[in-house]
Amino acid sequence: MALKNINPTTTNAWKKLTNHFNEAQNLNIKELCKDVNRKEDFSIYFDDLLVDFSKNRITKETLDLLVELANEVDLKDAIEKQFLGEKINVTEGREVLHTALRSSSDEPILIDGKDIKPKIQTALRKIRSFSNKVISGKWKGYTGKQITDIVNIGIGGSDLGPDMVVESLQYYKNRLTTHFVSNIDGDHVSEIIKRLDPETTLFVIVSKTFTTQETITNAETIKNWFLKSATIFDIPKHFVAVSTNLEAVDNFGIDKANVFPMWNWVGGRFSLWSAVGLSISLSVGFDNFKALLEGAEEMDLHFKNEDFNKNIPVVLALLSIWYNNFYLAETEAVLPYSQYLKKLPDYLQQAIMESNGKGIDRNGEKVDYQTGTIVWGSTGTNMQHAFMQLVHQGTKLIPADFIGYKESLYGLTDHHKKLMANYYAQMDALAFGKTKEEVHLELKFSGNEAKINQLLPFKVFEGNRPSNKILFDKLTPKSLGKLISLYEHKIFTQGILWNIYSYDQFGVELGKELAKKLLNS
Ligand SMILES: O=P(O)(O)OC[C@H]1O[C@](O)(CO)[C@@H](O)[C@@H]1O
Repeated sequence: MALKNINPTTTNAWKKLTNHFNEAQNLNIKELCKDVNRKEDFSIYFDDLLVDFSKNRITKETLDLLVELANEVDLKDAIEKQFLGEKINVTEGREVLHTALRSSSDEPILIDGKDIKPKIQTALRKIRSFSNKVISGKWKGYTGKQITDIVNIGIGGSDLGPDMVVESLQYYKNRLTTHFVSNIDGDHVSEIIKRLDPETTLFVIVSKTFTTQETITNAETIKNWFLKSATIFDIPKHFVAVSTNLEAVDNFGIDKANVFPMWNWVGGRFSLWSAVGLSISLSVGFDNFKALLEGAEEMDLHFKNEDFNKNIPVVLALLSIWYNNFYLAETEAVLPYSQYLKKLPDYLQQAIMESNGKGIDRNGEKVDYQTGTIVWGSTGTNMQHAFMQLVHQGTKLIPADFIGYKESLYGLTDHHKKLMANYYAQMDALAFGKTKEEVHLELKFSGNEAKINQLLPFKVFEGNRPSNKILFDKLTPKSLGKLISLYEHKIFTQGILWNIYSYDQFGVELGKELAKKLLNS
């Protein structure tokens, strides 16, 4: 059964939200936060994670109406269909089953009458055994030396996810050095090659289609470089592939035993949980890779089973819709207070914008409301010294997710105290601002009385700028899995509510075609 096809703007809830917005747009976060129960009422605790969304321009009525909207478009039914493996990626005629990759239940998931779980388990065993061999040094290069370097060759979903996770889990890394080559820009691959020894490097070519221009060009360049010192008989010791296109992999010269599976029921940008994550397992070990999957599964179960008003991905999706569709905010920022997460915004840009950057609804009609948000961000505190001026005092409304960790990994408590003081201070500054009266007093007592009239307007902070606090105990493989899964389900929820198809990406094709034509002309 297909997904329901409901234009959200025709629902009763949308009409109520529109009326409610007329009053609610004057809501003031500072006033709202005077309610001593607000924090508790607008917080969700889930194991090692707290999501506090009290600093938003919402009341209980807003949340109720947003939940009503989710119910009216039958989000529950869509969630069930996704987890059951119905072909909800209608435009590509595919299931959307990245959740199956991390499912530990024995419940079968059938595609065309066949359970896919055994295939997933076999792939995981292969990832484990291969990672163990390479990490332990049992796997040898063509001159008998151990592998020291891993190069992931891929782009988009075949690069951003593994690259972001390896960067984020640096603390858990083993002796191997991991590199990522993605850009067709030859300077990228050249810079990486410069650092490599062909005798001790393992190349992981990741491409679902194995036709992507960037990946195949980079892989060919690397193979030619490798063959300057080795022979084609040495390729099996140094090249492995992750793909659905076994024929193309074979044509490239990769040994059948060195091919890891990919499946059409997993979208590229949701594939880091599959063998696409091989470089993750190689970099941090299979146990940590498994823990990442476990964290993601915990969030899957929360998303699947929790009531919408206490459901973290659903609530964050609804808040984003509130700002995107009613306040007409165009962008949202993702601001992790951890240098480890510096690649998260890049990763989320593909996940969110390739999924929900759609202007045609599930009827094939042009939508007459806003869909996918523009996502951007960087790490705190660096970004405080870069773009936060605009977020605090600029003319645009930019809802922001502040991601933080109670504990640091190296235990430098002095640093962490300062980091977290900034984390909380930014959210308070955005929400509560600084009034004319406060600025006035400040200037008076700082000996700048003469300049009060001149400086006052520039020093006022309007405040009333929304943020979500997403706070984990500690950055671990498991908590990272939870965080990524959280955003995946937020994407799904928004796609359902906007009545669009989130799992195709036809918008990237035209540019590819034109580039090919130009090359051949
Ligand atoms: O894994 P492949 O087939 O090389 O594709 C790479 C990327 O290209 C896209 O198809 C389009 O950019 C992405 O969705 C995908 O992640």
